Amino acid sequence: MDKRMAGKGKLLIIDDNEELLFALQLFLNSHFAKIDTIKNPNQLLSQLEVDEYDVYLLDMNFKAGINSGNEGLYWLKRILEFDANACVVLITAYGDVELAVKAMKEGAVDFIQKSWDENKILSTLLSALKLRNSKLEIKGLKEKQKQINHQINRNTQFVRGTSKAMTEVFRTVEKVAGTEANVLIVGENGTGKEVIARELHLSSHRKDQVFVSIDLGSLSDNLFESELFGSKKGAFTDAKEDRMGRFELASGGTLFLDEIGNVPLHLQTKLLTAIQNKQIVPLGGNTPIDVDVRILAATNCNLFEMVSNGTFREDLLYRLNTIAIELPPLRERIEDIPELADFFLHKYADQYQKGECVFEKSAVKKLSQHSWPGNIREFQHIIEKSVILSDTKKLAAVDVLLGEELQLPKKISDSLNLSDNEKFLIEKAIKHTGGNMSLAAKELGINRSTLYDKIKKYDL
Ligand SMILES: Nc1ncnc2c1ncn2[C@@H]1O[C@H](COP(=O)(O)OP(=O)(O)OP(=O)(O)O)[C@@H](O)[C@H]1O
Repeated sequence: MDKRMAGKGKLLIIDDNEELLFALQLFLNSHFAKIDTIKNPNQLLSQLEVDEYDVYLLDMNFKAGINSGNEGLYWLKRILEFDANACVVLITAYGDVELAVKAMKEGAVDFIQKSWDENKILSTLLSALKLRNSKLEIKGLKEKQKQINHQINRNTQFVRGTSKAMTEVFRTVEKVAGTEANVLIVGENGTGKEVIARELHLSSHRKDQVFVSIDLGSLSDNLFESELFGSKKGAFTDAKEDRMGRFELASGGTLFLDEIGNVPLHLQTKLLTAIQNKQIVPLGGNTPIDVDVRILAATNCNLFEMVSNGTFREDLLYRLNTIAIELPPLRERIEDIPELADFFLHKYADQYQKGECVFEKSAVKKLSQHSWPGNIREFQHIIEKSVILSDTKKLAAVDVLLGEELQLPKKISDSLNLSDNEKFLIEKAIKHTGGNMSLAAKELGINRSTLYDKIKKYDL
């Protein structure tokens, strides 16, 4: 007997044979925490209202001489309606295998034929209890996964934007999210391809399942297969145990293949086979495993060009881009910059406990004029840096330090114009102090409010 299980489960026996009920209860008593018995199955539903059981032992035939089993099947159904994870073991007439098979198809976990031996009934009921515990564990894990997913999803806020290009993107997202179509998202680095992939997932029927992302560009040939398809113990030197790959992990949910354009040709074939067959074979294994994943892929490469020069498989491209979504670079959607600036300003002001901060018009103008080669990722970093370094709640252009501005100007202006020189020195002091206005004012020999007046005057 499994000692771990002993005394833990609750058993309900439903049989109209009183003698049998008594004998079973006596014999099984030490193996279950609680055993209840019911003679009349009509009491079953009211009994379920007052207590909860792990295992049920249910007679198929309640009137002597009637062997149709219909009554047993009826009560089996009622129990499973009440608790889909219930483990019901049936007592069938001797030799009635056909009925037993039918009952198992309807959800019973096992059956015992009348005139059993004691060891057989005990081992059957303990196996049912083990199964019940596994079912409850899976139920708990699923619930946990759902909670974790909700938690992750709550933290993924983003800006939709009102630019024409982004409005078009979200129109497509809304149309395709609910379908099972594979989607290819293209755009420069940092344009938000993963953000859109997550949004597609969250708007889909798979939203309570996992979103698994993998950067294919960073995988060596060796790692590619084991990361994607998993590996069996002993498949290679370090494979000390079976390991699940991303396809299997994502099963039921969404798999996001990032940097798809960086996958070498020979590995593209393996990827295509997995996507096409909806099956993977772990490294070192030989049994295919079914996987149910929705594929979203992203790249900054022109895959059509790659197909024409023979570096990307055409059949894989057509598998991936049932729907294509193109994300514009930030410089082509400057209408969205004020909203993005506000979003990140609040985010980082909150994170660094800077209180309620706002951008002055000059700052937004400066942000809108930059070309943002690193797109939203770069934009976000610049705002984070500005929030950290500034010591004002009203950030002006001068508080927004673009990458190149952090270096000191190389030569002093040759101009003798007083204003030009004053502007130059103020800029120099600000850069020199890394944007710390109090320090800059001190270095310039003026007070902070004078410095701010001058910043305004020169539109810095
Ligand atoms: N619309 C948006 N609103 C808010 N933040 C965004 C938005 N789009 C992108 N970001 C942020 O910008 C950063 C880059 O986004 P993301 O990783 O999705 O870009 P990507 O195009 O997938 O980049 P890469 O090509 O380098 O993989 C992330 O930190 C993301 O949170």
